[in-house]
Amino acid sequence: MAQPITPAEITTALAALPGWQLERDALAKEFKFGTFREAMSFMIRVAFEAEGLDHHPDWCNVYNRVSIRLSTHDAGGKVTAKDVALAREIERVSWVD
Ligand SMILES: C[C@H](O)[C@H](O)[C@H]1CNC2=NC(N)=NC(=O)C2=N1
Repeated sequence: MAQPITPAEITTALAALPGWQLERDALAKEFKFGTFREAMSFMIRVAFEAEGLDHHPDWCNVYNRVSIRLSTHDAGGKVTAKDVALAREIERVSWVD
């Protein structure tokens, strides 16, 4: 089972993840796109990455905004390396087409 990472490890990871914050025991970021279509396109890309990693976001979409929280349910809702890995993949697919 994945183990929580330390506060220092979270700080180091966040330094390389622009716009992400530690918020109530989760890595969190709100993405804002120009349109609903762009937000949906992003969510589909993230969904495929999440399936590939077998690690899934808690998220919410309102029109052109996508709010994401990443924590590991199997680790008591704490942040693990899996959340950091997913955040990196989300950044990688966060382009607008
Ligand atoms: C069985 C399956 O691997 C687990 O339930 C995975 C799926 N996706 C998950 N996603 C998240 N965010 N946390 C988990 O603990 C988790 N566990």
